[in-house]
Amino acid sequence: MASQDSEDSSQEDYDAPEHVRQSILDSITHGSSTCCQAFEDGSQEQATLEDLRQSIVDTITPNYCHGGLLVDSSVSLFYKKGSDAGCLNFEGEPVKDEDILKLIEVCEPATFGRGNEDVLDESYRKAWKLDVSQFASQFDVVTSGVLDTVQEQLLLYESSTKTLEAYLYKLNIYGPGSFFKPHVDTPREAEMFATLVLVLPTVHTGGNLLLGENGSIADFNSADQMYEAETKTPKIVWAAFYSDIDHEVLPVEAGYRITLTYNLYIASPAEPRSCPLRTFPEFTNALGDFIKMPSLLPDGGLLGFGLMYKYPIEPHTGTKLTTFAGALKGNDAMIRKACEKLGLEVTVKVLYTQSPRWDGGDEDHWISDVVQHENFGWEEDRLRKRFREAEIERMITVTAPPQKYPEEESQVSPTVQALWVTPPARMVKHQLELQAYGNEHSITYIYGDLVLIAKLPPLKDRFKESGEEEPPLEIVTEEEDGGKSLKRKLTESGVDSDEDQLEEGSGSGSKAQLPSEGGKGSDGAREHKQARICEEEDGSEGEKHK
Ligand SMILES: O=C(O)CCC(=O)C(=O)O
Ligand SMILES: [Fe+2]
Repeated sequence: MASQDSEDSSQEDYDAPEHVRQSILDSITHGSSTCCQAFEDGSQEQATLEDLRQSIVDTITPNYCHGGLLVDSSVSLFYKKGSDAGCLNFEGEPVKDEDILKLIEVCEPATFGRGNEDVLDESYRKAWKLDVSQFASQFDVVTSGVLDTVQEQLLLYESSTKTLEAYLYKLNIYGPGSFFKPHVDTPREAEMFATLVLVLPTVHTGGNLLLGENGSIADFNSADQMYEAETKTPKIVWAAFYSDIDHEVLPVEAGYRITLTYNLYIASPAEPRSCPLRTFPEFTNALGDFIKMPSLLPDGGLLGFGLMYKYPIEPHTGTKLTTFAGALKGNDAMIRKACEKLGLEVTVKVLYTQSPRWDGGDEDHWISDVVQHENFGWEEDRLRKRFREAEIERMITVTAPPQKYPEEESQVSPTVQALWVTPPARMVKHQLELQAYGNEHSITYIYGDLVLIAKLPPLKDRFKESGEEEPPLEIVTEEEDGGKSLKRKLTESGVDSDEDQLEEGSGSGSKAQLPSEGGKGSDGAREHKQARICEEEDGSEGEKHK
C-alpha cells in the first residue's frame, strides 16, 4: 500500500536549532530573582544549579517528527455524495483538479475555536473540511508504520506503560488562497497528546506547515515532496507534533492540498510496549550531583520544575488534577524520569502565584492538585477560603540574596521550603489561561500551565531507601549499538576502593556530603561522574535505586 521512505526524521538526528536552545536557556535563566538565584552569586552551589540547567538545554528532545511514504500500490479516498459515493485514487498519475473539485462539493467551510465558540472566519481559517462520517481512506497509520515512528520520536521519554492511539479527525482541503493562521490543537480529552497531519499526494505549491512562532521550530514544505524526484512515485508526506505547539498553514499558492488529520491520544496498553526507551544519563547525573549538595534544602523540601509543554486539564473550578491522565512530553518526561531514578517522589501540580505585595517582596507560590480560576491578587485570605487546608501548599522559595521581607508565618498550612530548578514556564498568574485559538472550540478541556514538583527528603534520609546504605544512583543508560542497556551504578569515584571509603562514613548523611567538595568543573566533580559500569539485563524502564 504505502512504504516508509528513508527520509523519516530520526531520534539520533535531532539537534535543536540554536535559537530554540537559546530561548529555553533565556527562559530558565532570566526569570524573576525568586526563581533563578537560589545560592550566593559565584558560589559552587549556584554553579552546580547552572550546570543542571545547562544540561536541560543540552538535552532538548524533539517536539515534532516527519516522514514520507511512497504510494506503491492503491491508496484511495472514498467519500459520500448524497446516496452515491466518489473516490480519489492517489496511485500513479496525479489526481486531476476536476476530481478534487467534486470532493470539495461535498465539503463544508472549516470552522475553528475562538474563545468560547466555534466560528467561521475566513480571515483566520480558509479551508474546506469533511467529517469522518463522510469519508473513508484505505491508508492505515498503524500498518504503514507511521504511528510507531511517531511513538518512538515523541513518546520515547515516557514509561513503557504508555502508548499512542490515532483517531482520524478530519479531512481538509486547502485550495489557492486557503490557509490556517496560528493556533493550537484543541485538547478533546485529558489524554490528547499529539497531532498527525498526512498530506496526500496532489500537485500544489505553498501551504507550508509552520511549527512555532513564524516557523521557529520547523517549516514543512510538503508540496515539494509530493512526488519522488526520479521515479515520480506519489508520496504521502506526514508531520506529527505535540498538539499544544503553535502552528499554522501558509496560503496555498496553486493547486489543492488535501490532508487527513489525526488526534493522537495516550493509551495504556495491556502489554507494555517493547521499544527501548531513552534514558538521560547526563541529565540524571547532573541532577544527582545537585541533590547531593549538603546545603540544598538540608531539612528537606521541594524542587520545582516549570514544564516546557502544556497539558489538557478540565477547566472547571474545583477539578482535581488527579484526572490528569496524560503522559508527559519530551523534556518534561525526561525530568520526571530522572527524578524517579534518583528515588524522588514526583507529582504534577497547578501553580498559583500571588503578585508581590504593594510594599515589596517577591511573588508567592502555592501548589495544589485543585484547579481554581480566580485572581487571588496578594490576598492570602481569599486564597485560603477557596482551598481547604490539605488542598494547597505554600512554597517558601529559597533565594539568594535572601528575600527582602522575611516570610511571615503562613496562615494556611502546610508550608514547605522550595527551590525552582527551572522556573514555571510562564509564571501562571491569577488564573489559568484559556486558549485563544484552537482548531475547535472545546468546553471539556483546556491547556493549563502545570509544574512538576519533586519531594526532596531531608539530607540525612536523601539517599536512604529501604534502609540500605547504598550510594544513591543507579542509572540505566543506552548502548550505542541500539537498545540493550547497561546499568550504570554511580559511585563517588568509580573504583571499588573509594566505595569502601564511603562505607566508612557510617551514616547515609555523610555519604551525601562527600561529592560537593569537588566544585564546579573540578576534577573531583568530573571524576565522580565516571561510573563503574556493571553489565546486567536491560532494565529498560528504570528501576529506582535500591
Ligand atoms: O494541514 C495542516 O498541515 C495542519 C492543519 C491544522 O493545523 C489543523 O487542522 O488543525
Ligand atoms: Fe492545527
